[in-house]
Amino acid sequence: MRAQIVTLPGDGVGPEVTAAAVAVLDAVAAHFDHHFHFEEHQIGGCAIDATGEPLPAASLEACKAADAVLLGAVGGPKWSDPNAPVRPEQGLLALRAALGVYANLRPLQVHPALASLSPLKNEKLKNVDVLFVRELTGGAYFGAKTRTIDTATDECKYTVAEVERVTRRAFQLARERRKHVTSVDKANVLETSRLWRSTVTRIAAEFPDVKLEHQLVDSMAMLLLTQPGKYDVVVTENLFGDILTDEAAALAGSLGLLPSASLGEGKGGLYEPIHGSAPDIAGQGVANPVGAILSAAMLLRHSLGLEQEASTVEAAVADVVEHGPRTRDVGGTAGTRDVLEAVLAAVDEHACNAAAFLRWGRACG
Ligand SMILES: NC(=O)C1=CN([C@@H]2O[C@H](COP(=O)(O)OP(=O)(O)OC[C@H]3O[C@@H](n4cnc5c(N)ncnc54)[C@H](O)[C@@H]3O)[C@@H](O)[C@H]2O)C=CC1
Ligand SMILES: CC(C)CC(=O)C(=O)O
Ligand SMILES: [Mg+2]
Repeated sequence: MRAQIVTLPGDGVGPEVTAAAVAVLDAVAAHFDHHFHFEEHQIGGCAIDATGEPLPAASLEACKAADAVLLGAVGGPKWSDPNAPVRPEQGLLALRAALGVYANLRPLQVHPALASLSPLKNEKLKNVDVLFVRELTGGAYFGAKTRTIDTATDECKYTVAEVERVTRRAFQLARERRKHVTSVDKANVLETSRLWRSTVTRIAAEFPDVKLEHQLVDSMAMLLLTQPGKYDVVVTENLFGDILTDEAAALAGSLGLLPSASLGEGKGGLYEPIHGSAPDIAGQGVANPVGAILSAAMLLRHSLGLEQEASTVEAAVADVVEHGPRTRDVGGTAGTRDVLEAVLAAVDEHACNAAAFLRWGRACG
């Protein structure tokens, strides 16, 4: 297969982890006889420095034309002055809106080898397998903003149509899993959450085989840490999903481990680790590349339809998480490059088996 992939390494550790993910995609292409063409563009702080804009037109046009977009992270102290007229994060929000990627899939699994890093005991971590579906293009991040000398506002707005489409996506995904959706809101206080809850309840009737429960976000923050094994698909609005998934990453052992896929109606998608630019470790070659590499696996699955290739990358990452080398955030001493090399070696091993299986399948018609 031929695919055009735009990379947006961005700021901080973004370029370090994106380079690792691209190397893994290159290895997959070589093993499975695909042709991935990569085109790198700017976004975030580096784009502001180069062009004055956090999402230059050339970057956006390339992303719109691509089969998929792989992003690192944006932002950092250099661009974080609260009075700055333009900020790196605006570029990422504008990109998500322009691509129409309203459903942000953030899977959480806890590898047994990292269980000791989790704040929970082994017993509670058993069978943790949660798919967060975070609404990504609405809510407070996109509402009107005002600021005077002593007052600021961020409008939080949701339309029924916005809630309907992300809810349907969550229920469709739940059908392929354990058929259980937990919708998280703050319907005891917020009008947007009351609209959210009534819309989710109505759409749930289209999926009688899937169980729905509602949970308020404050108690959900607690339950996630006390009973994580209880959840299957968790659907929630933009801000709540952002916060809950960073919390969820602590269960896995590090923010550096979790990937994401942001999807709209088309095949194209935006793929990024859930972490930020990690300015405290940027430039040291110690960032954990696993979240970015697993995001590349999600790209193979969701935008290119390459399930076997995606599973190969996931199996390779699981091997390395289990046996090492590991970066500092997950208790090791290795660098980004060491982890990448180990993943590439594991991809070689798994891909040989998978490619042989595919050839055998084709030969057998
Ligand atoms: N999608 C994006 O581009 C996002 C960007 N940001 C931006 O990133 C900047 C820093 O934000 P923070 O709140 O510090 O969040 P962060 O996610 O960048 O870092 C939080 C903590 O996790 C660690 N960490 C993150 N990724 C890691 C990795 N791959 N390997 C090892 N450790 C890792 C960091 O070292 C830090 O201690 C801000 O400018 C923020 O706006 C934050 C979240 C998402
Ligand atoms: C706009 C982003 C910086 C928000 C965020 O933290 C995320 O999407 O994970
Ligand atoms: Mg976040």
